[in-house]
This record gives sequence, C-alpha cells and structure tokens, in this order.
Amino acid sequence: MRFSVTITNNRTQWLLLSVVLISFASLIAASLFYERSRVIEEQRQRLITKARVVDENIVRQLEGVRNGLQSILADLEYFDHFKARQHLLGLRLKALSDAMPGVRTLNVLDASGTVIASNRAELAGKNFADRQYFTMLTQTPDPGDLYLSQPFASVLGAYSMNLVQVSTNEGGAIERVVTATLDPEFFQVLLSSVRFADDVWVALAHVKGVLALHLPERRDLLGVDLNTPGSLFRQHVDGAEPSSFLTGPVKTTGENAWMAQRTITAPHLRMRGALVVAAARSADRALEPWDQIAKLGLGVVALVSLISAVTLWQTQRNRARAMAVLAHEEALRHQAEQEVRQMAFYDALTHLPNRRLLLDRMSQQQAASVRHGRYSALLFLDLDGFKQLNDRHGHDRGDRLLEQVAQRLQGEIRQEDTAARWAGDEFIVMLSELSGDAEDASQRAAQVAAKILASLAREYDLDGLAYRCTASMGVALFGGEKEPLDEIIKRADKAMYQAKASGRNAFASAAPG
Ligand SMILES: Nc1nc2c(ncn2[C@@H]2O[C@H](COP(=O)(O)OP(=O)(O)OP(=O)(O)O)[C@@H](O)[C@H]2O)c(=O)[nH]1
Repeated sequence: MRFSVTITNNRTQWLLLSVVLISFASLIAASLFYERSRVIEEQRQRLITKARVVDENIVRQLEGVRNGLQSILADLEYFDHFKARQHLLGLRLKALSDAMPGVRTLNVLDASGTVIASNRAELAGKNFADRQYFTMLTQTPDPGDLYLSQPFASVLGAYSMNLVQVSTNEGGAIERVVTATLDPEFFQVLLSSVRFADDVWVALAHVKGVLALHLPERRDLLGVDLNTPGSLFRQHVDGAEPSSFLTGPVKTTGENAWMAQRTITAPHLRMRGALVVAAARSADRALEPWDQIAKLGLGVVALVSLISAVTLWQTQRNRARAMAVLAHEEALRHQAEQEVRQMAFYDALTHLPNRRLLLDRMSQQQAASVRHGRYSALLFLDLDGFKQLNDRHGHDRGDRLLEQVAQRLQGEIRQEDTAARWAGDEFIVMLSELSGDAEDASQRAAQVAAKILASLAREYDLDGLAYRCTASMGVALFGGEKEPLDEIIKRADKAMYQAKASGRNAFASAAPG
C-alpha cells in the first residue's frame, strides 16, 4: 500500500516537474520569440528610416541641380541675344558647376545635340545626339520635365547620370538642352552616413535596374543590372509602392538580407526616370547577438531541466532508501513486539497460551457463559509418569513429548476452545459454551475428555524413540454462575487427582462449583 502510494507520489512529482519545465521552456521560447521579433522590427524601422533619409537628401540635391539647370536655360535668352558675349557662357557654366557639389559637367546643347557651351572647354563642339538621354527627350520634349539618364560608366570607372532640362520653341521642338552630369560619388558621404553597422550596405540604382553606387564600395558591382526576375529590386519595382521592406537573398552578394528600398520620384520635380535607394543588412549577422542569447536560453533550459531532474531523481531515491530503512525498522519492531507478546502470553516450548493468557480467556469466557446461560468446561490434564521419561531418556525427549502433546490437544479442540500449558507436565483445556443444560454440557465435556485421552495415549516418536504416555484429567463445568477462577481450577485439579488415584489414563468429573 505504502509502496504504491510512493510510486503515485513519484509519478505526480515527475508530472509536476515536467509541467514546470515545459512552462519554463515555453516562457524562455516566448521571450526569445518576442526578442527576435523586436530585433527584426527595430532593424526594419532603422533601415526604412535610413532609406528615407537618403531619399530626402537626394531629392534636395536634385532640386538644387534642377534649379541650376533652369537658371542656365533662363540665361540662354540673354546669351542668344548678345551673341558677342556667347563665350562668357562657358565661364558661367564653370562658375555654376563649381558652386554645385556633385555636378561634374554642365553642357548646353543645341537641337542637333552639339555642345555649344560647357564648363569643360574640351567638350565644346562634340555631338551627343546618340546619348540615351538625348534620344529619350527628343521623343517627348517637355520644358517642365527633369530627365534622368540611365547610369553610364565614366572614364574614371565610376557610374554617372545626367540630369537634363530642355527648352522648346513655340512649335514644341527642341531649342536647347542643358545637361548636368552627376557624379554619384558625391552621394557617398550621404550613403556612408546612414550605415549604422559594418554589415549594413546602401546602394543607389536607376529604376531601370543599373546599379550606380554601392557602399561599402564594390566597384565590381557597379553597372550590374538588378532588374532580373525574382530579385528584391524587381519585387520592389513591381510592387509599385514608393517604399518597401523585403527579406531574401540579395542578387549582388547572395546573402540573406533585410532590405528597405525607396523609389526616389520627387513628383514636384516631374522626373522622367527615377532612382531607387536600398538600405540593407544581413539578417544572419544582425541576428547573431540574438542567436547567442537563444543558445544561452536553450542552455539554461537544458541545464535547469537536467539539474532538477537529477535532483528529483536523487531525492526520490534517497526517500525510497529512507522508507526502506523505516520499513525494515518497523518490521523489526513489529517482530520484537510479537516476540515480547509471544513471551508474555505463550509458552516458549509448546507455543500454547500460558497461564496468564488462559486466565484472561477464562475470565472472559466465564462472563460470556454466565451472560448466555451456557456452561463451559475446564479440563485439567497431568501426564502420567512423565518424570520417568525425563529420567530415563533425557530432558530433551521430555520436551519433544510436551510439544507433541500440545499439538494433539490443539488437534482435538474447536477454534473457540483453548488449550494452554499450565505448568511442567500439566495442561488445561477450556471448552467454551458447551450447552445451556449442565447435564448435557457434562456429557459433551466427557466426550471431549475421552477423545483427548485416546489421542494422547497413541504412540509418540520422540527423536526416534517410540514412546507411549497417558494423562489423567479432571473435568469441571463452569459458567452457571460467577465463581472465582482459582476455584474452578482447584475443582478440576482435584478431580484430576481423583482420576490419577483411580488408576490413571482416565478422567473424573469435579463436583459443581
Ligand atoms: N522435559 C521437561 N520436563 C519438565 C518440564 N517441566 C517440568 N518437568 C518435569 O516434569 C516432571 C513432573 O513430574 P510429576 O508430574 O511430578 O511426576 P510424574 O512423573 O508425571 O508423576 P505423576 O504425575 O504422578 O504421574 C518433573 O520431573 C519435572 O522436572 C519441562 O519443561 N520439560
């Protein structure tokens, strides 16, 4: 019973520990998940902000260039009017380009694409009619638009773009074209300033896909066409939203990245063509600190689980051992109690109830007999010539006989009767509630007495010695009315002596008490 309770307790403890550990692990997992989401969201916001900062700054820059181009166009009327001062136009362009950071070349072209003035004198007279931007604006020449050419490789290996404005005559045909060649490296400082970590990179591309600037500097990537199926660039452009945040492999580096992209359209500038800025970061590297925390968290969960499991296992094992010791001690104590009880109430040799226990039972039996009006009987036995056995064959054989006599007595009586060893070779058998009628009870007692005498008279085997022994018996009824116990015993004892005197191996009935 206690063992099964212990098993149930152990199972419950393991179940509880599992619940606690699962809850703990879930808490850690939830915290990690929350932290990961927080990191991703923080990075998202930062990259989006950085892309927007680049966007706004470039728009400012474009506005400045647009204003410069418009002022040149306005000046052209003056220079066309005063042809003699045409040579001063070049100086004017030089002064302007010097004042406009990021603008390397300022050209004024006529309707045929020939350079009529430039801040760089060596370009005068060259014809740029075959340039992509010239072809683009001849199709839809609009003085209100600001044309942005696709990036092209400059002689220095950098990629440049032209910003172009046109003036038209009354018929809508091209009159003059003013171009400003933007040196993208001018944007390097701007793009560098938004890189908030080593692995953050920022890039500027034309909306058609040509990469014009990449920071950290990767000249090998300049001119690469980003507009390929499935690329993050294509996804952004196809999304037709000015701003996007995408995750995936980057075409240029192959790494898994978070990328904020913005299309720089500046509607108020009426740009024909647009730029796309991208601010990106390697997702794996950005999550490295989180990875460390996650590993630490998993380690803590594993360690706590291991320690608590081992502790519980050890505790249960120690408790089981302690309980085993307790159970053993209890068994010993129980055994000692049994032995004490045995010694106190039972005869050590025959294991029959001793004198004390017999008297106790007699007392109870007498009370019950009186109460029920039923007679009980006391049979007082004494072995005949027992001393002789001891003297001739030794005390041990005498002991064997006493043991066997005890067994035979017990074999002849009912469960409710008592056979006790009174002293030496004297035994008392108490027959409980034989009958309500004294005569009948006496007869029944006589029957049992005869049966017992016959049983005791049978041959004994005393450690190989065949031996015969008889007993003499006095029979006293009791229970008719209350009578001192020693009186009952005396009556039976006296009757026993009568039986001895009558020749032994017999019983005699005692006079009523
Ligand atoms: N072996 C053995 N002998 C015992 C024990 N207790 C008492 N005796 C002996 O039992 C004998 C009792 O003898 P008595 O009853 O006086 O004499 P008896 O020979 O039986 O003679 P009657 O009773 O007149 O027939 C004594 O010799 C005791 O020493 C015991 O526990 N073991």
